[in-house]
Amino acid sequence: MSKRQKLEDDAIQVFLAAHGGWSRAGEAIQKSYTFPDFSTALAFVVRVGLAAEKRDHHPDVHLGWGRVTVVWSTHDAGGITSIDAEMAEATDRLYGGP
Ligand SMILES: C[C@H](O)[C@H](O)[C@H]1CNC2=NC(N)=NC(=O)C2=N1
Repeated sequence: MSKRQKLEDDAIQVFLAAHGGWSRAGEAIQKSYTFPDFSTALAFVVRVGLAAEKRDHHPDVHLGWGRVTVVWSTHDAGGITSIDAEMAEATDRLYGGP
C-alpha cells in the first residue's frame, strides 16, 4: 500500500490504541509533549523538523514554554496515512529513549 494512501478508520483506532498520548484531531493525529524549559522544547522541535526534512513529510508544530504539540497529516492525501503513523513513532523516539 502506498505510504500516502489514507488509512481506514479502524486502522487509525488500532494505531491510537497502541501509541499512548496520540489522539485524532479531524484528519490528523496529534500529541503534546512536555519539557522542563523552553530551550529543551525548542531542541525537540528542531530534531523533529530535521527528521521531517529527511522524509520530505512535515508536521504542524506548536511550540510553547515547556510544551510542544506535533500534528501529523498528509496534505496530499487529505487525511491520515501510514507515513503519518511512521512519523508519529519517530517523534516518540526523538522525545526520549532509544
Ligand atoms: C512536494 C513534496 O514532496 C510534498 O509537498 C510533500 C512535502 N511534505 C508534506 N508533508 C505533509 N505533512 N503532507 C504532505 O502531503 C507533504 N507533501
